[in-house]
Amino acid sequence: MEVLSIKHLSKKFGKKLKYAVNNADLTVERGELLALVGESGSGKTTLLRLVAGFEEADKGIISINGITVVKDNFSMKPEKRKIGMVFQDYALFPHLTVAENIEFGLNKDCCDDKKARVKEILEMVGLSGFENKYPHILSGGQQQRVALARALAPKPGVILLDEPFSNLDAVLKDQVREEVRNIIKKAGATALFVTHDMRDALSSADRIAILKDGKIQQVGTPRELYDKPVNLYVANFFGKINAMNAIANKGVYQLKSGEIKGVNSSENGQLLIAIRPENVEILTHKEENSLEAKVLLAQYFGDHQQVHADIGTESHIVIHAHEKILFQKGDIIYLRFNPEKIHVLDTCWYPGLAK
Ligand SMILES: Nc1ncnc2c1ncn2[C@@H]1O[C@H](COP(=O)(O)OP(=O)(O)OP(=O)(O)O)[C@@H](O)[C@H]1O
Repeated sequence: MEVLSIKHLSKKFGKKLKYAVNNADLTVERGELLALVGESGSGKTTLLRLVAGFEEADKGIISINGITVVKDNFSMKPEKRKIGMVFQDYALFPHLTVAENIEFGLNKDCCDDKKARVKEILEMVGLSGFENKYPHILSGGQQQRVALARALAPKPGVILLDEPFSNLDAVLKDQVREEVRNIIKKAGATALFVTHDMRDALSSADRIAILKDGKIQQVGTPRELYDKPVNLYVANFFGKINAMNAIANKGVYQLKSGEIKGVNSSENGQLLIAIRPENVEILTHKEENSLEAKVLLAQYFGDHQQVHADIGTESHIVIHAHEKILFQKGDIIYLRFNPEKIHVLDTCWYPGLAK
């Protein structure tokens, strides 16, 4: 069942020509953790702020737990929306203890016994015994958990997290991502979080919505977005991908330099196809369904080699190879593309290739 529903939501700032959020449709299901990702300026924060009620929409409908909070000229006040908010810098009150920070937002609507609720939520976030401590003596990860506890304590319909992991160093980040996800799941909360880091989204979210120029490009599970991106913007956001113009005929792709087999596809004609580096195999001898290539650059990274090879297409192919042989510039190799992993992309975001 959907907890957050966004329909045809648009927002333009002042006299700007471009929309910050452009006709966005999105739903977040009960208990789901959905990440909003996209390059800088793509509209993630604006979308989150529209849901929170910190910005007014030009158009569209937002409902939370079946209650319309934005429609036409109506915009419910942020404090009435039953939303929990975790800010990027946590925004804890420095002069209040951990318990007082959490108790601050509680009222009779959520819990008769505020003290009991604080105790319960501190247990949930693993901070029992920290009641009387002040925020400045806590680590970044602990402050994050207090902020999360404060947001969850009033049992909000949905919690919104703005770049929740950006203030943490790399080592702590891996641990905190896992903790935050577990706490939200344990609380049975529904959450929407903004991040510019694809690792945050891939590792923590149940589903991801990716934005460009205020428009939602694709919504899906981390796997779907990584394996089946609809266009090159989505594909590139989640790592390197090789894109090539091809003429397709019943699952065979004709490239400039030869042909490769895909799975039998219904899409024929001029297409943009793409494959991730780990789905291209390097062979040292010509075999069926392989293309000759020349190594342009080979870099050793311990767990894999990154090989750039020329197969006569518009751009070179990048391969992540795990073979024991170390390749060198000038080597002649043969590439086999995993047919299952070749995708057809929408061409709209790749002006350099097929139109
Ligand atoms: N208060 C504002 N006034 C004018 N323009 C704004 C305002 N807030 C955002 N914008 C514009 O709206 C667009 C979307 O910005 P937004 O901050 O939502 O993007 P973002 O994806 O969150 O970016 P970042 O990752 O850099 O925070 C940008 O063009 C930005 O300049």
